[in-house]
Amino acid sequence: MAMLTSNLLDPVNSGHRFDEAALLRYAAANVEGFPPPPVDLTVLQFGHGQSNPTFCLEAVSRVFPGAVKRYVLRKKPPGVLLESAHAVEREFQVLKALGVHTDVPVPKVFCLCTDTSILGTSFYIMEYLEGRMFLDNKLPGIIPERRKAIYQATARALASLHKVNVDSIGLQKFGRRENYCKRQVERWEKQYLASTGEGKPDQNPKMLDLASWLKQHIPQEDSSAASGTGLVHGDFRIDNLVFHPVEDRVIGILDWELSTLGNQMCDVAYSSLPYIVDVMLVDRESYGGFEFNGTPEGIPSLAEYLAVYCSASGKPWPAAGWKFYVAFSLFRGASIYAGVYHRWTLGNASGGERARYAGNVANVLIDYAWAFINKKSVLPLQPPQGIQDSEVSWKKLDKEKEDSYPAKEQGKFVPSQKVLELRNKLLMFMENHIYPMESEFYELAQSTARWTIHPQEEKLKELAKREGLWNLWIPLDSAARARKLLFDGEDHASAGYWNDHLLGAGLSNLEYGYLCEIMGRSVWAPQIFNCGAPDTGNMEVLLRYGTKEQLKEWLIPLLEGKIRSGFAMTEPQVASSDATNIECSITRQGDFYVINGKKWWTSGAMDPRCKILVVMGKTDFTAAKHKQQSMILVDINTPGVQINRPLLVFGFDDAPHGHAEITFENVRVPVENILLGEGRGFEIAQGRLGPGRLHHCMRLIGAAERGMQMMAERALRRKVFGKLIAQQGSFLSSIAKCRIELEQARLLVLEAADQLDRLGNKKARGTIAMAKVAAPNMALKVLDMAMQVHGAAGLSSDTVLSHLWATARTLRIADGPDEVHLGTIGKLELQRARL
Ligand SMILES: Cc1cc2nc3c(=O)[nH]c(=O)nc-3n(C[C@H](O)[C@H](O)[C@H](O)COP(=O)(O)OP(=O)(O)OC[C@H]3O[C@@H](n4cnc5c(N)ncnc54)[C@H](O)[C@@H]3O)c2cc1C
Repeated sequence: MAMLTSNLLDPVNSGHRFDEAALLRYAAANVEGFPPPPVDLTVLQFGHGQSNPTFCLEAVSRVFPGAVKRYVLRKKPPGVLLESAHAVEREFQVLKALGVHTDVPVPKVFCLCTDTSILGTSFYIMEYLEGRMFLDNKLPGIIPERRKAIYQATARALASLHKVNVDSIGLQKFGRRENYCKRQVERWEKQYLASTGEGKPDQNPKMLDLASWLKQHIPQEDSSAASGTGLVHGDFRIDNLVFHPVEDRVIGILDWELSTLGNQMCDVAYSSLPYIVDVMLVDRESYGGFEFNGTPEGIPSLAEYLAVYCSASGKPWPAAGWKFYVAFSLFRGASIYAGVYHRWTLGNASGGERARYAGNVANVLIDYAWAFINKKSVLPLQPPQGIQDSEVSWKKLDKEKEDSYPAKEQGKFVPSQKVLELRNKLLMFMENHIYPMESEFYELAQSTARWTIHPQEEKLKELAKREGLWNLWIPLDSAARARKLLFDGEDHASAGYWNDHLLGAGLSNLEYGYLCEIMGRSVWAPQIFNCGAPDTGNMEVLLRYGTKEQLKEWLIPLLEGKIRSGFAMTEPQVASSDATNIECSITRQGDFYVINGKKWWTSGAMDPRCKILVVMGKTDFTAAKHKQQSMILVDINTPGVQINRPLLVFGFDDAPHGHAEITFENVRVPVENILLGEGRGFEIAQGRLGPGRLHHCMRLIGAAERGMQMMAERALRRKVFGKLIAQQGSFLSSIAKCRIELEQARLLVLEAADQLDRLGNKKARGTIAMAKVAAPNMALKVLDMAMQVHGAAGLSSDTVLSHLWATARTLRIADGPDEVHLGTIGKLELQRARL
C-alpha cells in the first residue's frame, strides 16, 4: 500500500532535537516565501530510512492562521562523523543544479547553512512534497495496472537523471567519471575488511573471493569517461521516490547522499535488485527476488523494466556487463550490511533491532552474488520486442480504459474536458487512497473506539483539497452568492484563505453527477471530498439562505471540512414523511428561541466533529399549514441538547458518523440563529432537498457500478458445477438485465440534474422524484444480484456489498419514502392531462 509522505512523520527523536527558535530566525531570513513572523513552528521527523536526519517543518503564520507552509530540513546527524560521510552540502549542490536546470523530478531547495552555530551541524531546507511512497517494492494493495505504471515511471525517472548533461549544469567536478567501478570495488572491499575480522564479526571468505572476481571482470567501458558515465544517484530504489498523490509519476527523487559521477549502469543494476533478491525477508528461508518467487501481478519483468529504461535514456541494452553490475550491487549491499552489523555489535547501529539481522543479510547477499555469477544466462541478448518509452500519460491510460463518454463529440450527456479530467483524478484517488483503506476504516468502526475518527481520514481530506477534489458539489449560483456575501465578490483566495477550492470547482449539477457517482462506490469516500450527506445539504442551506454572520460562523468551517453537521427533522412520535406533522416547538422569548422536542435519525450527529444542527420545528402552531415550520441553527453543545443513542440500520451503526436520537429540552439559542425567518422552513426544505436528493441518486449509481464490477469479477473467478459462474446461462441474462436497469437509472439521474440546472428546483421536481424512486430500487436489485453471485460471502461483512445494500435500502425511506415521490409524479401526470 502507498504511504502518504505525511504518514511517515513521527515526533522528533530525542537525540536529534535542535534549537527551533534559531531555526525560525534563520528560515525567516533565508527561505523565500517563508510566512512572516509571528510564526508557530511544528517540527516532526521522517521515520523512514535516512542516515541524515530529515524533518518536516510546519510553519503557521499567526497573522493568516489558514496559511500553513511545509518545508523539509535535512541535516547531518549530531556527533563525530567521518569526513566524507553525510555530505549534505553535496546533496544540496546536486539538488540545486537539477532543480534549476533540468526537469529531473527533485524537491526545490531553498538554502544551505554550513554555519554550525545555528543547529550544530550543516543543514539545508527544501520543498515538502506531499505524495505517495511505496515502502514495499512488491506494491501490495495496488492493482496490477497501477503496479505496471509505477515501475515504468520508476524506470523513466532513473533515465531522466541519467540523461542529464553534467557539464552544462555545473556538475562537471561533482566526481570522477572514469574507473568508477574499480574505485567502488576497492572502497567497499576496504569497508568490509574494516567491519569484519579479528575482534569483530566473522569475515566471510566468499566475500573476498567476490571482490577478486569483480576486479577481474570490470567492464571495459568503466575505464573511460565516455558514454555510460555521468550522474549516478547511488541509492536509486523505489522507496526513495515520491510519487504524485494520484498520478503514477515520480515527483521527487530523494536521498542523494551517495550521488556522484560515474558508471550509471551501477544505478540501473541496483534499482533492479528486487528482481534478484528480497532483503526484506531476512528471517525467512527463501530470499529470492521477483525472478525467483514470481513477479507480483502487473509488475513488469526485469527485461521489460530495463527496456523502458533503455528506451527512455537512449542507453544500449546492458546484457554484456549485466553479470558484473548485479554482482557488484550485491557485493556493495553485503559490505553495507556488514558495516551495519558491526555497528550493532558495538551498540551504535541506527537501524534499531533490524540491525541484529544485518550480518545474516550480508552473507545471503554474498551467496546470491555467487549464484548469479554462476548462472549461464542472466539477461536475454536483445530487449523484448515492442517495448519503447511510449509514456502513456495517466490521463490517457485512464481515458482509454474508463471513458465511455467521448469528449469531442457533442451531446447532452457528453461531459466537458474539465469534468473528464476531474473524473480521472477522482478514479485514481479512489484506487490509490480509498479502496485500500476501506477495511481499516471498517475495523475502527467496529471497535470500541468506533466513535473516533481514523487519522488517515483527515489526512486524505487534506490531500483531496490539494488535488482540487474538494466541495465539488457546490453549484455555480450558490458559490456566487457566498462569494458576494463573504468576500464582496472578490476571489476568496485573496481574502486570506489558503484553500482556493473552498467554493468548489464551478460545476453544474449535471457536471457533478459524473463525479458524485464515483464517490458513491465506497461508503467512506464522500466525506473525504467534503461531499457527504448531510453536510452538503446543510451547507447548501447556508449558502442559499444564511446571513453573512451565519456563513462566517458555520459555513466556512464546514466548507473547510473542520466541522460536521446534522439535519434534525424526523420525529419518532409522528409520521415525518409529512413534515407538517412535526411537533418540535421553537418559541421566541426575548432575544432567544427556546426549543423543545425529540428527534431521531439525525445522521452525522454522533460524529465527534459534529458541531452544528439544522433543526426543523414549529414557530407558530396556528399559522397556515406550510407556514408553521421554521429552521434554526443549534450549536450541538448548547445546554439542553441531549444525544440519547445511536440508531442501527440492519445492525450497521455507521460509526463514526451515526444516526442519533436527540432530545431538545429548553434549548436556548440567539434569535440570529433562525434561518431566513419564521415560517420559512418548508421553503428551505424544498431548496435543500432537491440537489441533496439527487446527490443520493448519483451515489447510488456508483454503488451499483461497484456491485456490477464485483459481480463480474467474481463470476469470472468462481467455478460451480464444473463451469465458471460467468459461463452459466442464467448469469448472463441476470447481469445483462442489471446493466440495462443501471443505464436507465443513470440517464434519469443525469436528466434530473440537467433539469435542475436549467429549470430550477420547482420545475425539475417531477424528474427528481422519478430519479429518487428509480435509483435506490435499481441499486438494490444490482447489489442483491452481486451478493447472490458472491454466495454467503456477499452477505457477510467481508465484502462491501452488504453495507452498500443496507445504505441503498434506507434511501427508499430517507429523504422521503418512495410513495411520497410516486405521489408527486402521479399528481404531475394528472395535472398535465387536465391542461
Ligand atoms: C439511514 C437513515 C438516515 C436518516 N437521516 C435523517 C436525517 O439526517 N435527518 C432527518 O430528519 N431524518 C432522517 N431520516 C429519517 C427519514 O427522513 C424518515 O424516516 C422519512 O422521512 C420517513 O419518515 P417516517 O420514518 O416517520 O415514516 P412515516 O412518515 O411514518 O412513513 C411510513 C410509511 O408510510 C408510507 N407512506 C408515507 N407517505 C405515504 C403516502 N403519501 N402514500 C402512501 N404511503 C405513504 C410509506 O410506506 C412510508 O415508508 C433518516 C432515515 C434513515 C433510515
